[in-house]
Amino acid sequence: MTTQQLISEIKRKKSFLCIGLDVDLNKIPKYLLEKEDPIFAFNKAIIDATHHLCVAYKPNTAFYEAYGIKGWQALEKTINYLNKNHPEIYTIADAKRGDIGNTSSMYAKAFFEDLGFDSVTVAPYMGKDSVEPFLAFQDKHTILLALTSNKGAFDFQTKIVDGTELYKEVLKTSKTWENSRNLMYVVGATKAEYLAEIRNIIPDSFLLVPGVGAQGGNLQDVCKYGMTKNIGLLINSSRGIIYASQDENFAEAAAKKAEELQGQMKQILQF
Ligand SMILES: O=c1ccn([C@@H]2O[C@H](COP(=O)(O)O)[C@@H](O)[C@H]2O)c(=O)[nH]1
Repeated sequence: MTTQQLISEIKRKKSFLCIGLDVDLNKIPKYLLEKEDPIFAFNKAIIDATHHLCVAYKPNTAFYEAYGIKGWQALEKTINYLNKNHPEIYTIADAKRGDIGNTSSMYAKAFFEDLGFDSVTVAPYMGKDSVEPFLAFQDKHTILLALTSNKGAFDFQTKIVDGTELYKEVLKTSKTWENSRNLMYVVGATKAEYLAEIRNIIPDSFLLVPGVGAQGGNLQDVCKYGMTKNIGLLINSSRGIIYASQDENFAEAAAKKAEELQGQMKQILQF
C-alpha cells in the first residue's frame, strides 16, 4: 500500500487507529482454546468486530513465534484473512528485525513477499546496509525504531553521541539512505514531549506510535505535537483493546474500546 492510499483511508474512516494483535493464550476467552486454531479464531473475531474503526493492524510476531509452527501458521492465516477481506487495511509486522545485508534481504522477503505485509519494524542499530534491503521493496514501508515507549529507551536512544541524541542521529542519517521515502519511524506515546523536536527533523514522515492504553501514553499530547497536515500518525493500542473482556462478548467489548479511541480521533481530525 502506498503512503497516499493510507492517508486516503485515514481521511475516509476518520481514524488513524492501529490495533495490535498480540495474542496471549492465557488471556483469551477459555472457550476459544477448544477451537482448532484458537489464535486465528480470536484474531478473526477481533478483526470482524473492529475493521470499520481502524486503518491498520499490527501483529507483534513474538506472540506467534512463542507458539512455534502453530503460531506462525496462525500469523499467516491472519495476514491472508486481512489481505483477502480487507485489502484497504494497512498491515504491520512488528518483528523488529535487522541484520547484515544478505540476512536482512531474507527477512524482507519473508515479511513482504511470502507473508504479504505492508510494513515491518526494523532496528537501526546495525546501520545502513542492514536497513536498505527492506527499503528496496516498492510500496512497502520499513518502520525504524527511533524513540521507543519503554524505560530502557533512556539507556541508549537519548544518549548524546557527537553532540546529538542517538535517536536524532538515527532520524537524520536514515533520511540519506536509498529509498528513504519508504521509511516510517516508531516513537512511543510515552515520549510525546519529544515529538516537537522530532518533527523538526522529519516533518512529513509517518510515525507508528505505540504506548497509549496499557502503557499510559496520551492520545491528545501525541496529536498536539506529532500530527502533520497529512496526519502522519498511526496510533497503536493492543492490550487496551483486544483484552477489554475475557467473556464470550470479547469482540464487542474490543469494538467498544476501539470506538472510544476512534471517536477521539474523529474529533481531533475536525480541527
Ligand atoms: O516502542 C515500542 C515499540 C513497540 N511496541 C509494541 O507495541 C505494542 C504495544 O502494546 P500495548 O499492549 O498497547 O502496550 C506491543 O506489541 C509492543 O511490543 C511498544 O510497545 N513500544
